Amino acid sequence: MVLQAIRYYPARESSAASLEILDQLALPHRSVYLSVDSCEDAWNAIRQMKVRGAPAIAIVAALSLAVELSRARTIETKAEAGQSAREFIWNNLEYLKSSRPTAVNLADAVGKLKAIAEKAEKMDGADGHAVADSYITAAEKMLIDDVKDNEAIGKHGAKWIRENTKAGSWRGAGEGDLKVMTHCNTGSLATAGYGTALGVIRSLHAENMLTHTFCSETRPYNQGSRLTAYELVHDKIPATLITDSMAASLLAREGDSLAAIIVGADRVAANGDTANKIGTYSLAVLARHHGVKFLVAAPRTTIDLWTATGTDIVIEERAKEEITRMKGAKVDAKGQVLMDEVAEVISVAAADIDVWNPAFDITPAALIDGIVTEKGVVERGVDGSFNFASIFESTAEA
Ligand SMILES: CSC[C@H]1O[C@H](OP(=O)(O)O)[C@H](O)[C@@H]1O
Repeated sequence: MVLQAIRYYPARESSAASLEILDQLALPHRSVYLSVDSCEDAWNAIRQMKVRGAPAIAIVAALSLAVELSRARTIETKAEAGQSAREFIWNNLEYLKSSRPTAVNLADAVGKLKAIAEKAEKMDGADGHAVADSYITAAEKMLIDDVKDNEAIGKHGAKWIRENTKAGSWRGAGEGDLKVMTHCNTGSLATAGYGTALGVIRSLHAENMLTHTFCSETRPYNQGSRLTAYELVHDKIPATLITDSMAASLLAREGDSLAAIIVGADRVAANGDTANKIGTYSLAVLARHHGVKFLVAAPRTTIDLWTATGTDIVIEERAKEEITRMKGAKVDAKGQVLMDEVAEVISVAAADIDVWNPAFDITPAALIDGIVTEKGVVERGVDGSFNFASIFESTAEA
């Protein structure tokens, strides 16, 4: 069974489109799908991180509006003016964009979908249905394209690691010793499927090159221990979980056999500075110190050519309770996890302590060896920054 964070059912003759998301707050203990019937449902699910991961939140936002439009389509008898439909689409997209600020994929999707609705409105004789249909087709394509892009990212990343890392001990399929580390969750759960950094790891594993993966817990939200560990176990990829504070010791111990640290991204600035889950920057510093390659894997929709450097990226700050409290499943007297028990929230900090909880940090481009995209790997230039011209056919695509 393939893990699926997003389930979308296009409209049929007799029914409107519908959308479900796997509630990532309930994982790994319970697999519960929640239906997303409106833009408001999507906004809340994204803000509460029931769905998360830069590509996944963009796709859920886009599809939630497709669902609303599809439902409106089936109940309306009279086509509205194209302008009203376009305005409805634009207003809802702006609302959805406000759910989380750092991941650029959402803003990128909003910009592209607004342009599509505007173009449809300007077509001769376009009514509200035509504008809505253009929007729905484009939103559905985003879901399909994301999986294809991730598979390409996986292949490019695996090839680069094989050819450019000190996994020199790798001698052929199944014969080498190639270990990697990743941070946070960038897999099927963070995307439409397959994953970005975890897609590279999947690809290494599929090619029988990977001997081991280390994943960090990614405090405070534990997407590493709850989600990445879940995906690695699910896909039978050999893996070990460590706490975030163990990374330096891991690199001291495994430095020579660790081929690369591979992470995802929420926004890559034009010079290559990268916003990703808090703790990524520390790993990049460690990787440089230990001579381990540091890779960022992300689709081109995560590259924000309009943001010059990392200092211009808005970093989301989240509720203090994510640090002062923890949530988990109950265990019985024998230590067995009670899968169906409602998760318990417990306090793990002194009451009233001040808290700083940035969800992301910025890794300077100078610490990144390569950015793996669906169009290939862009390597850092001699000036310490990245030039993405080769992976964008024209500026209109950026
Ligand atoms: C391929 S997902 C990229 C990125 O999204 C995650 O953030 P969050 O879980 O807060 O939505 C994390 O930083 C991943 O690396």
